[in-house]
Amino acid sequence: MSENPTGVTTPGAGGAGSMADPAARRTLMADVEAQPGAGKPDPILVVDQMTRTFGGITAVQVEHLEVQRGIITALIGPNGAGKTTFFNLITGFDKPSSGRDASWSFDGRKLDRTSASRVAKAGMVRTFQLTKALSRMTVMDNMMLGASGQRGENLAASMIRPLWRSQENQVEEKAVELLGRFKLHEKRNDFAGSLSGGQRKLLEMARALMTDPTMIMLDEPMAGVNPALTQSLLGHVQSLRDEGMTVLFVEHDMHVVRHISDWVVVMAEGKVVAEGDSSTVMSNPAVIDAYLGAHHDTDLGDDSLLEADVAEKYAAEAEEIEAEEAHHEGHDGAHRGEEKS
Ligand SMILES: Nc1ncnc2c1ncn2[C@@H]1O[C@H](COP(=O)(O)OP(=O)(O)OP(=O)(O)O)[C@@H](O)[C@H]1O
Repeated sequence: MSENPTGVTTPGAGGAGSMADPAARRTLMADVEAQPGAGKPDPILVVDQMTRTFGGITAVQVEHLEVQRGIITALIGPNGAGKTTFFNLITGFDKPSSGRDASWSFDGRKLDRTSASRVAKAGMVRTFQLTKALSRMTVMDNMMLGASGQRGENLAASMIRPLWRSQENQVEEKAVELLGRFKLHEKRNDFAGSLSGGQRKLLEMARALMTDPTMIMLDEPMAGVNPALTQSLLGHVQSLRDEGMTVLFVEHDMHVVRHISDWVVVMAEGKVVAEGDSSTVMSNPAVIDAYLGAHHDTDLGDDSLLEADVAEKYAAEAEEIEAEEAHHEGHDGAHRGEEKS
């Protein structure tokens, strides 16, 4: 484990496990077959025979899936494909249906029949949308809640006030650091419900990082976010990967998927129907069928299919994002230099 300049501890951050270099990521995935269930060089999550039915509906029926450590994997698929149910199952928020032997492991540890809090402690966390109750709490209280489970784990330590106090202080320090990182520090005493859509997404991400996860799972991180904050959110997701974290995210916006994914897994009718890099997957007839069969107006992010004026708009946006990233990289580099000196 190592600590980055913002104080977020991530395994392998900046070290051998870091996948900050695009060429290293391409090399890592170069020999992985673009096939459903393909084996990966170093899978952090391995899922077998995961089935979930609701009445007569088979929501999830995943035979085998491996998620590669240290990269950004997108989980895509038409509405009702089973993506959220799959997230719920692997994070312990739902249980697979009986009848078949589901098994899954995270970082080499078996997770079957494990509670959601144990999964989080094992290092796999997911973001949660701000519910009404969380909206009525302050931003800071939401952050402190994100750390729950860390405190009081050791009964003896929790009874010794100085130890408990010191842990409380550490948790608060971490919350302050993360709020700074996600530019939410000035909002710390505001009700979470008063935040904009994009700021809520940043808070969800910051809250998930309170437990120092190894892998973060984001359910539609860009939904309802304005274009300016989308760029910032995309940058944050990429930074997490660059610091050594594994990211798995569900997203409907195919331009976002193309922009940040190192690998894409496609679900349709509960099954994994395709895997590969984004270009391979989006030109796969099974993927086009899955989307077009479900809703004909889906934009698969293939810019060659766009009208000229729309393509120009996206090209301009991409340039803006690149310029913004270059600006941030320069700024961050200077900032880190200041901190080191
Ligand atoms: N609690 C539930 N009770 C009954 N059916 C459910 C339940 N949860 C999910 N389903 C059904 O399971 C299927 C998969 O739903 P799920 O929400 O996992 O899909 P999804 O890919 O996440 O869709 P979306 O992209 O629209 O969020 C759908 O047919 C849905 O109606």
